[in-house]
Amino acid sequence: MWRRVASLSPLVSSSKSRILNQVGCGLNACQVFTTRVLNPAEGGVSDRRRNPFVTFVLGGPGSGKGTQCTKIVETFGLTHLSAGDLLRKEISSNSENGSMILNTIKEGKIVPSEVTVKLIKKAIETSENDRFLIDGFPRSEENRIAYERVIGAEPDIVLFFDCPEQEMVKRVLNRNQGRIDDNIDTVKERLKVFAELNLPVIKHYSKKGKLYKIDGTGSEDEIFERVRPVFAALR
Ligand SMILES: Nc1ncnc2c1ncn2[C@@H]1O[C@H](COP(=O)(O)OP(=O)(O)OP(=O)(O)O)[C@@H](O)[C@H]1O
Ligand SMILES: Nc1ccn([C@H]2C[C@H](O)[C@@H](COP(=O)(O)O)O2)c(=O)n1
Ligand SMILES: [Mg+2]
Repeated sequence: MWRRVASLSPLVSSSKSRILNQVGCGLNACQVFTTRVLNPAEGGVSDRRRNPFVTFVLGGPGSGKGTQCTKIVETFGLTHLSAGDLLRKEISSNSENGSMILNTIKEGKIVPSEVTVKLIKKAIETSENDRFLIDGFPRSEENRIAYERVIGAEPDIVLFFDCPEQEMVKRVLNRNQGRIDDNIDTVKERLKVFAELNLPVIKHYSKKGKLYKIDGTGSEDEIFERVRPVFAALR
């Protein structure tokens, strides 16, 4: 059973990034919707474990996905699964795909979906939680289709942090966490990949009425105040 939360629709930001203007993404028509999992009358814990509540968290490099996920976890208790972190763990654990993943990340490209979806599936299955933030995934239509095929479900909602390119570049170059892809050449490539491959995914979920577009400018706390009502309404 699905419930519509109509009061949230004004929260969708009306600002447009340069990239979105370029591709003519009609994101302002975003609809906000629903949850099926947080109403105890609608299913027991085991039902929820089999059919978890999934939020995809999207946005360009440095748009603040990881930062906002940390705040959502602290306030609302979802489990944060960062696709990038899962891939970086594969590199450091010397897995058979480690060197391929390392080279792909260095080049600012996208790792084959088969690899990433397998890591996400395992992380979901081994978690005690039934509500997830999947950060930085899907990065392409190929990622999206592979996830939906393997997991057998669509996400419940999708957050998109909309941030100007100049601000994203500034944040990435100041990040200082020793990431191999935090350099100007890789960032330029990641921005290109974002526009070419990730924006179609965002557009797809916008058309399906699943997208919350969040203005990703301002302080971390200001941005979180735009995110908070999305999850508060699902409680
Ligand atoms: N609102 C903000 N204002 C200024 N700096 C910010 C803001 N939000 C995050 N940052 C900083 O910008 C950098 C990038 O943020 P974050 O890692 O959350 O982005 P991301 O979207 O996860 O990027 P990536 O896709 O590269 O993983 C970090 O150093 C973070 O501390
Ligand atoms: N779905 C994904 C997510 C990430 N990657 C690779 C390529 C990214 O540039 C890199 C870092 O990800 P981030 O931490 O910025 O989310 O990881 C990918 O190939 N596919
Ligand atoms: Mg991140």
